[in-house]
Amino acid sequence: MPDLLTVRGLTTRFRLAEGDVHAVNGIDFSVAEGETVAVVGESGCGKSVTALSLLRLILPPGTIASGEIIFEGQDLLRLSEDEMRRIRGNRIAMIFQEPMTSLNPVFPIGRQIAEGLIIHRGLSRHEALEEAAQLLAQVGIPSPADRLNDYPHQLSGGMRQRVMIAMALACKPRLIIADEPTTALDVTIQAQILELMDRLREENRMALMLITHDLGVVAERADRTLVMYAGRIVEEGPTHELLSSPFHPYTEGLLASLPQRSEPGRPLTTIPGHVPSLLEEIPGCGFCSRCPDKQWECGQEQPQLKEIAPGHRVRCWKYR
Ligand SMILES: Nc1ncnc2c1ncn2[C@@H]1O[C@H](COP(=O)(O)OP(=O)(O)OP(=O)(O)O)[C@@H](O)[C@H]1O
Repeated sequence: MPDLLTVRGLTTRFRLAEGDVHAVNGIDFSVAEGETVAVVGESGCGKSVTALSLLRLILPPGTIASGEIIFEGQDLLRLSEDEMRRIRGNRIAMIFQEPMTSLNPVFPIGRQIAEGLIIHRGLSRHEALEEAAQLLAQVGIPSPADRLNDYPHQLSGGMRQRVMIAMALACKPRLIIADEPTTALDVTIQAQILELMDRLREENRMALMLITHDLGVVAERADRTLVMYAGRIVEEGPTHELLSSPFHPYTEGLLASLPQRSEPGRPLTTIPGHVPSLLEEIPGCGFCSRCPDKQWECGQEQPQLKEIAPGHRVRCWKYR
């Protein structure tokens, strides 16, 4: 499949009084048409900043310092704000973790779904509301025509997340970026929502970027997984391979700390140490202070991402 999105050297910083936060440090990756890619890593590793950068939604004091974001053949970083508005919600849609922060509490959900259809697809109000009801049916909301007048607070968390998915689907985007879409939901509902997103992705031939801290259940659904650490991609590969034979010591640590992988009755393993401060540029590998396989070079120089199996790349001095 051809690439839908190609990101090169994306670098995003936040200028704070105490210094620059190097949130995303020159990342390269691509998403093919119709593909599901998971972006995984601990809190603060730069997943959300990456997602927001793709849509140019980074607010001051944040700036995209450099890079290219080629989507459907054009560099999004070179578009005007008007052109970018036509891409957001239309060609690329985003689903956030907590729907209550993205849904407007004072408007009925039908009106909120209809809005994108009116703006981007030029439908009349009546047509847009009819289509909104169809979208609610597609995401499995019962009696959809009656639900159009409901306000967000009248729905359960799982139903609100379905509304967010309906909104994201409204303009038939080519790419959906879902930032921790199921983290706020309980396990059964989480599985239903993931199943639903997968089915809709296939039916609508969209690509999906699934941002998650969960290298287990959520990432398992992706064709490929990118592992981020301290603002860099440290490993990337086909998901089944990355989960069965991880190369980077950080990925190994993440896998060992999954509850479903640890032995029953044994305490859960955690990765010792802390994520480094992103206020200074780290000369060597950002994981080196926590790494069980640390070598001399690790603290001196940044290793490059190196392909060591087809489509499986790792940034680690172990594989020089
Ligand atoms: N508005 C901001 N101002 C300053 N620093 C920020 C801002 N937003 C993010 N950062 C910093 O950028 C880094 C990456 O944050 P990001 O939110 O992308 O992490 P994440 O991997 O998505 O974590 P989480 O899973 O907790 O959302 C963090 O160090 C964070 O403190």
